[in-house]
Amino acid sequence: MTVNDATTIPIITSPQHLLVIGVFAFLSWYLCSAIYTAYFDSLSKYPGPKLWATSRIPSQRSVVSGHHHHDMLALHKQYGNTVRVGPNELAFFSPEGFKDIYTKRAGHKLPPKDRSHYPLPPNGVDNIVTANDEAYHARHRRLLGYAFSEKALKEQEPILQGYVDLFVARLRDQAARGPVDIKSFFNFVIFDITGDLMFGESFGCLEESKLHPWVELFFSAAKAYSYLIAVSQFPWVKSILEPLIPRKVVQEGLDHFKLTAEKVDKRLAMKTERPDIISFALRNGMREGHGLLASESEKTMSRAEMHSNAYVMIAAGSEEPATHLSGCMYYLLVHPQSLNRLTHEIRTTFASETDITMSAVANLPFLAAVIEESFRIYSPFVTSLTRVVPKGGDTIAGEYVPEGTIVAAHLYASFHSPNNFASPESFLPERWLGTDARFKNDRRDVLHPASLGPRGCIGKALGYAEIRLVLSKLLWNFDLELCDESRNWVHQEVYIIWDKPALMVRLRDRRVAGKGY
Ligand code: HEM
Repeated sequence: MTVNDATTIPIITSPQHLLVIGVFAFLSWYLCSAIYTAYFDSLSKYPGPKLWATSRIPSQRSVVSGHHHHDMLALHKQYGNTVRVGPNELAFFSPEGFKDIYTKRAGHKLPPKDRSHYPLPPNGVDNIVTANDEAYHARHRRLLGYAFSEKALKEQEPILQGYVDLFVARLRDQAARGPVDIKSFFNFVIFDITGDLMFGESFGCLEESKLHPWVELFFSAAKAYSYLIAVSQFPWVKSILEPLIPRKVVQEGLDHFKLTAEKVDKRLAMKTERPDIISFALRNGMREGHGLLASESEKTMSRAEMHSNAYVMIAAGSEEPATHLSGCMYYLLVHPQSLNRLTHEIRTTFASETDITMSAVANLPFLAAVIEESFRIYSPFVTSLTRVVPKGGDTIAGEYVPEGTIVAAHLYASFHSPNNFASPESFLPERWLGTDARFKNDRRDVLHPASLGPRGCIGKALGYAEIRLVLSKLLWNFDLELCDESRNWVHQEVYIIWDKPALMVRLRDRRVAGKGY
């Protein structure tokens, strides 16, 4: 056959063959780049599954399956303390990883947050959680921080005590009627407290014994949000899929934000001295416009910034303590020895219920140990807080990591790691008492359930105070027993937050049971 032979022309130009050649070329390119990425690029020295190194699909598949926390633990056990979990992503599981990624080290820049995991709220205005600009974040942190000082917390104690007493009263009503979903009551009391501290009025969850629509929407959106973040890891897919999101879902998100903004505006219109978050944050006044005036930039927040902060803080401030309480209660109920020891500590330390104050419950050693162990075994924040290595690269956990790499310490996997804790799958509050030789090699400095450093939790002290008060007053007033249907409660999936089913318990009111106090 000659070059000019007419039969060769249709072979090359037929659409089918062009398609075959195109697909072949694409696959060859993909294969070569996958081999290069997995075996030769700058992260190839890090261990990890080769499939995860070549594409973000396996890791995001794991996220949307709800089992990412288990997968990360399995990868850590197989590959060690630093694992490559994506073409451009490393996961860390050691105390050094936490310290190097999240704290400000002399001579190092603080790695900024990975934007794809921290989308802006619907008004497009950064808040304390999403902000990456250091000065912008520092201003928000300072202004909101007043509300979380020790002094502010003392002033807020009557508000907290009022809701915890209402929580006990509501449980007392329910206890007489049969088993109770205690998880819901933990949500009611914590969301009511945060709502009050933020908006100057509670969500009324305890009053109604049901979730306010705002809170319900928050829980129902968690799964969709988890999918959205997974899709955001593939920007080209995101732009195709975004227009396909049903209008109803988009509208619900907008309504959620609108309701927050309305509640903030209602609180702003109140003339009050109450020690809530808004009073403290706006102690220097508020700007109506969003642009920064030089003279105001250090001292004030705009209305739009307040909307944005309220939107994120209700969720951040409520979900975590409420989830901790549910996990803690479950583990206590399936470990009667620990439950008895804690109950005994509470009932023998205080002479009457009025002695159960915020400062008094901070001094109970076994309660403190139970709280830490619950944070370890059932961390409310489950997965990872992603950051991006700044320009010039950096050393993390002793190894150089190139700039632009996404890095994160994984909470659940680090807290369940046999490298960090003896018997990591067992609930053993004793490990935090510092007296048991079995735990002398535990790496307690890996436990950062509320993160650390300049972006660590601003509300940690408030969260701990809520948890201590709720647990102490609950165990002071009631004997609890787990219902059979909740025996396997802890086997849950994670979609950003734990997908928690009802936690059914039987409550015996100590007053009615004649045990008196
Ligand atoms: C004790 C339970 C709590 C836990 C386990 C917890 C967990 C966390 C974690 C892991 C972060 C880091 C988030 C990130 O890096 O993206 C964080 C930040 C934050 N938390 Fe909490 N949190 C708790 C209680 C609270 C409470 C009660 C509030 C407020 C009412 C709150 C408000 C915030 C805020 C505003 C941030 C952002 C701080 C910043 O970036 O400067 N948290 N929390």
